[in-house]
Amino acid sequence: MDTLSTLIAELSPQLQAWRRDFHRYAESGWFEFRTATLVAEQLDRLGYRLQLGREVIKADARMGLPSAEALLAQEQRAREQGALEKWLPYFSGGFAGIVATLETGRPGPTIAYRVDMDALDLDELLQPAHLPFREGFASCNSGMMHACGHDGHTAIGLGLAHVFKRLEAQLSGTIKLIFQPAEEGTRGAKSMVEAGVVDDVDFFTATHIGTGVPTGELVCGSDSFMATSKLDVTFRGTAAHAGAKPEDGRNALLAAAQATLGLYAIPRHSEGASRINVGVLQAGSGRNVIADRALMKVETRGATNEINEFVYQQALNVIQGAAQMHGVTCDIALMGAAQSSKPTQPWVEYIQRQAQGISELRSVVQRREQAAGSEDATYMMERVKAHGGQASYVIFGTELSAGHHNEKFDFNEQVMAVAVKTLATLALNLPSFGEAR
Ligand SMILES: O=C(O)C[C@H](NC(=O)Cc1c[nH]c2ccccc12)C(=O)O
Repeated sequence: MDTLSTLIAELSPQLQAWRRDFHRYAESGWFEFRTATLVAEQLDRLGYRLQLGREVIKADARMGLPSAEALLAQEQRAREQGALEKWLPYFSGGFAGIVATLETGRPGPTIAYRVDMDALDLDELLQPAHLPFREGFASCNSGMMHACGHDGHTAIGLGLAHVFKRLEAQLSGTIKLIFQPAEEGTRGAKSMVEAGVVDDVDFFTATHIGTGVPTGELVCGSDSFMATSKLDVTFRGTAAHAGAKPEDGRNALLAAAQATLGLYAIPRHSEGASRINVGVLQAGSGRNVIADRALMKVETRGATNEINEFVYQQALNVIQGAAQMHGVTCDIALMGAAQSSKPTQPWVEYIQRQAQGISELRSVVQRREQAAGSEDATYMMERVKAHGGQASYVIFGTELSAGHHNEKFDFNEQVMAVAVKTLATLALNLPSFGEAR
C-alpha cells in the first residue's frame, strides 16, 4: 500500500467518529457554533494558519440571517453541547466560517477546497429502523438534522487537513481549506466571497456526496447549477369584523393567495429552464377576522442568471401588484441567492485523470447535468474563474437510505475515505496539471 492509502486507512475510524459527532449535534445555517469550534481546534492543533469568523465572513453580505435572539439562544445551546470556549467568540453572532491555510514554503499555485457545515431545518426520524438512531448518533437538536450529508463534508475537510499535514513534504504552493456556514437556502457563500477568501485561489473544488450518484462513482464536474433567489414576503393589512364591517378590512390573506397564483403564472423563458415555488404560505388569525397578516416563502430559479433575474423581476411585480389590489403593504426580504455556474474544462479533465488512478472509484464520469438544483458554491466558482483560476464541483456517489432533505436520510460512510483520497491526490499531483494526457 502506498503512503496515502495507509494514511487514509488509519484515518477512516476518525472520519466516522467526526461525522457521527457532527450528525448528533446537527446545527442549522448560521448556528454552526459547536461544529466550527471543534473544526477550528483540530485545524489549530495540526498547525494550520487560521482565519476565523469576521475575517472570512463579510457581515452585511450574509443572507437569511436568523434573529439576534435566535443566534444568542443557539450559541448558548452550543456551549451546553460542548462548543469550545476558546473559539466561540470568533463565531458569535452568526460568523461560523473558517479558512485554514497551509503554506508549504515551496513555490506553486494555491489550491482550495470548500466544504459546508450546516444542517437542515428538519426533525430526524427517531426510530430503530433509522441507523443513526439505532447507533446512538441521531440529532439531539429538534428541528435540525444533517439530511444532506454536510456532516460528512465537514469530516472530509478535516480528513484532508490531516492528510496534507502528514504529507506536507510532498506538497508545493498553498493549500486552503474553506469551511462554510449556511449553504442550505444559499445564504453563506457570498459573504465568504466578499471577504475575499477565494481571491488568491488558482484551483478550486467544492464537494458533495450522494445526490443520486451511485456508490463508487465520481462526477468530476457537476454541470449547470441553477441561479436562484429566495424571498420572504410579509403582507400587512387591517383586521376587521368579517360580518359587521368587512369593508373596513384590508385582506392580507387574499393578497398572498392572489400573489401565489400570479407567481405560478409567470411565463416560461425561451432560452432555458426556470422554476418558481411558494414553499410556505401562512395567513390569518381567526375565522371571523379579516386577515391582517400573511407570510410567504418564495424561491425563483433559472438556468442562467438572466433567466432567474427575469423570473425574479416578474415575481416582484406580481407580489407588489397583489398587495396593491388588496390595499395592503408588502415587505420583500432577500433571504438567499446563488448564481448559475459551470466547471472549467481543464480542471474537470485533470480531476478525471487523477480519479482514474483511485482504485476505490469504480466509475469516473467527466460531467453530469445537475437535476436542476442550486448551490451557493457557485459564487466561489465564479469568483475564481473571474480571476483566471480553475473551478469545479465534484460529487462522490454513495448509497443513501432515503433521499436528500428526508428525515430518513443517511449515507454509506465509506464514501468519506474515498473522497479524502481523491481530493488529496489533486493537490499531491498538481505539478502535473497541464501535462499532456
Ligand atoms: O437552493 C438551495 O437551497 C440549495 C439546495 N441545494 C441542494 O439541494 C444541493 C443539490 C443540488 N443538486 C442536487 C440534487 C440532488 C440533491 C441535492 C442537490 C437546492 O437546490 O434546493
